Amino acid sequence: MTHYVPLMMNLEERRCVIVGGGTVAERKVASLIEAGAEVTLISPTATNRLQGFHSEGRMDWIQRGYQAGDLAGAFLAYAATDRQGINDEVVLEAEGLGIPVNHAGDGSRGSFITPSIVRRGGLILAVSTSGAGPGASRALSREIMERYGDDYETYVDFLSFVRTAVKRRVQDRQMRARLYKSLAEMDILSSIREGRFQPWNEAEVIAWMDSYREE
Ligand SMILES: C[C@@]1(CC(=O)O)c2cc3[nH]c(cc4nc(cc5[nH]c(cc(n2)[C@H]1CCC(=O)O)[C@@](C)(CC(=O)O)[C@@H]5CCC(=O)O)C(CC(=O)O)=C4CCC(=O)O)c(CCC(=O)O)c3CC(=O)O
Ligand SMILES: NC(=O)C1=CN([C@@H]2O[C@H](COP(=O)(O)OP(=O)(O)OC[C@H]3O[C@@H](n4cnc5c(N)ncnc54)[C@H](O)[C@@H]3O)[C@@H](O)[C@H]2O)C=CC1
Repeated sequence: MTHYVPLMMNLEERRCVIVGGGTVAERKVASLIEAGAEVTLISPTATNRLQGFHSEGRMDWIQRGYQAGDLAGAFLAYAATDRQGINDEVVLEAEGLGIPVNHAGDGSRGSFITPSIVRRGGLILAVSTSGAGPGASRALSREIMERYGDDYETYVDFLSFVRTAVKRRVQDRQMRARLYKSLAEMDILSSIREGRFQPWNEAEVIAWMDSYREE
């Protein structure tokens, strides 16, 4: 089995080309639009939802079959037609251009695959079976959804707020390390769950940092 390396990609304003306009393409496009990517769909037909994205000006649609050269300028590509020969051609072009590519009809032919995702604000839990059983990935992520609720979003926001303040105000590396260690050990999740958590303001973060300076 392929040993995949998970990556978290920032696709904001990056050109992503999706070939094929069925339900599989629709799922990939929806998550790319949500991420702020510049999406180009290449397909003679498109699902109602994809047509909606196009008419709302949220993606470009080249309404015809794939032609060699369609990936010029792409940062990322998806081959998601129901014709595996076409998907293979898209992969070949992408690889020639050094563009990462997903093959929806046979994951092992592309250079990346898509995991099933649970998002809680900045927290992302991704499940993949390395292509072995996408339906099982979906089922597992539904289990994870039950276990990890919205309290994690509040928690991740808190971590981001406090760490940003530390990075801005504390230059000493040892002091930073002590603060981060203490932050990781703080049981903020329990207080969020019990409804006791009050988000800190800037003054409270500074007071917390100062309490470490005095020790
Ligand atoms: C390799 C991969 C490539 C890629 O698409 O990136 C791939 C490939 C294939 N999927 C197939 C079938 C199904 N795919 C789903 C669903 C999802 N598939 C997704 C990812 C992936 N699918 C990548 C590997 C992920 C991993 O590592 O586990 C998810 C997680 C993410 C997403 O697509 O966004 C999304 C769930 C999203 C959610 O959480 O809701 C369902 C279930 C359903 O639709 O309900 C079925 C039917 C049940 C079944 O087959 O298990 C087929 C067979 C086609 C055929 O035989 O005709 C292939 C082709 C092949 O086997 O390579
Ligand atoms: N990765 C995944 O999660 C899954 C992948 N699959 C695979 O993905 C393929 C696509 O699935 P669906 O979206 O359900 O199929 P679909 O039949 O709904 O859509 C296929 C799309 O490809 C377009 N197309 C056909 N020839 C084309 C060409 N030459 N150039 C550009 N576009 C072209 C069609 O116009 C249509 O919009 C399936 O054949 C299957 O192998 C299926 C289920 C899940």
